[in-house]
Amino acid sequence: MISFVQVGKTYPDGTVAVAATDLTAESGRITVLVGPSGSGKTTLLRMVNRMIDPTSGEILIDGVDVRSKSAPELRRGIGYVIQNAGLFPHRTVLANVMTVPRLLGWSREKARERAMELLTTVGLEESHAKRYPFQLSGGQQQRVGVARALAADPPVLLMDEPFSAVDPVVRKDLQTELLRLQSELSKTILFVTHDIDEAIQLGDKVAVLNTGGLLEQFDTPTELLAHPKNAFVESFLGLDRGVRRLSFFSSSGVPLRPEPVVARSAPPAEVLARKGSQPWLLVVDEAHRPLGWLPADQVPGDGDLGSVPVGDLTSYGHTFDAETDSLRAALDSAILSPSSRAVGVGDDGRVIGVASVEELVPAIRAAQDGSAQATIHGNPEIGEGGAADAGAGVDEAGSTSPGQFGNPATGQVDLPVADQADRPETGEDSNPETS
Ligand SMILES: Nc1ncnc2c1ncn2[C@@H]1O[C@H](COP(=O)(O)OP(=O)(O)OP(=O)(O)O)[C@@H](O)[C@H]1O
Repeated sequence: MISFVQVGKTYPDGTVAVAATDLTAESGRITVLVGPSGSGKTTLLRMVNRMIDPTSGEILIDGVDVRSKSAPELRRGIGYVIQNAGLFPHRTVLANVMTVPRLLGWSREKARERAMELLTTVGLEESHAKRYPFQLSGGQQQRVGVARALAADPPVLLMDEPFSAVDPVVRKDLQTELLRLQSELSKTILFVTHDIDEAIQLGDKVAVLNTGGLLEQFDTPTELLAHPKNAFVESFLGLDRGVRRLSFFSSSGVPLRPEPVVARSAPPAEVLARKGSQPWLLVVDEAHRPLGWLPADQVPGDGDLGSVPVGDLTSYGHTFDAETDSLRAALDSAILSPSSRAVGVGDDGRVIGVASVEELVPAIRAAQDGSAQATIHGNPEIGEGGAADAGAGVDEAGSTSPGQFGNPATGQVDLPVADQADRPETGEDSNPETS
């Protein structure tokens, strides 16, 4: 658990970046700091690993003041990922990931083995190991950055806008990948972004900050979307918060009707019977996969759907997985369909049934009025004494857990080049690692 207690930072030029922030990031959870530019997010993050020292208050990791340890010792338990990955340009991917374990005195074999394992974990191929950073895409570099931060298995990860420099599609992939990794690793992650969508997607809890590190609201994404505390938070969340909140609710409660679903090869009598009771028929193939919609008035008089070219059927937009997708996906499926009906499928792609926009309304209401439980997207609500308390502890952060930048052999720290360049010009060099 990372606790900020009345933490303040006034830079030497008098800028009050953070006035007096109180905040607790639960162990084993992702806590996102989000807010407009200049709200003190990066300053707060860097005070955790003592790249910046607070001018007032204290920061505790599992109850221990970060200032009670030397910066190198502290950083043994803290991984750090920044925008543009901050990789050593002149070292291969493998060497980049091996850097910290090697600094910590691991044998070459052990460090190599760990690095190769991590590259696979973050979704890279073995062949990437020999490349240099410039031979990778931005998204791949970012994955290497995550692998490097995880190399020494620190219990705490600080991530400062790690995915901002990549395009939206890659960004989405990296976000999904981070959630997958986190479900396996349960790190205590403090994640900075200025993007509220990213905050909502990733955060178990989200801290919305205003100028001076002022904490406007600290809540789960669903609470934030349902009950913004003030006009600042509401405007920061944007106009579609109601719809976005549906992302956290399962579509499994959506009633799916099989009646409008008919096989292209179905007996004409059956087709004609369905036509009588449904304004739209969803035509499926032999494997029960959707082909397209057909308005009832365009069903051939003899009921032979085989005579209707598949190309003449109206597109169904997209389907939703009735077991794993969200209510938002179901609603989107209905909205995008010319028939205003969502097509629900199983994990094998077979159509289970369809639901009109109107038929989705009760499930949407239940989500909005609180009678349905938010269950999906890796963001279960954090309850008191719940799973959040089961995360990494002091022992995990102890001396056997090697860190990202420290070199216990020398007491010196070998910061990645980009991390040093990324330093504020503030006279923060009183920190031991830069003196
Ligand atoms: N080295 C510094 N010297 C003086 N002021 C600084 C320094 N670093 C940051 N600041 C100021 O402190 C405030 C908070 O900066 P910080 O970088 O923490 O904000 P942020 O929320 O991370 O912003 P962004 O989203 O733009 O990265 C800003 O007003 C910034 O100009």
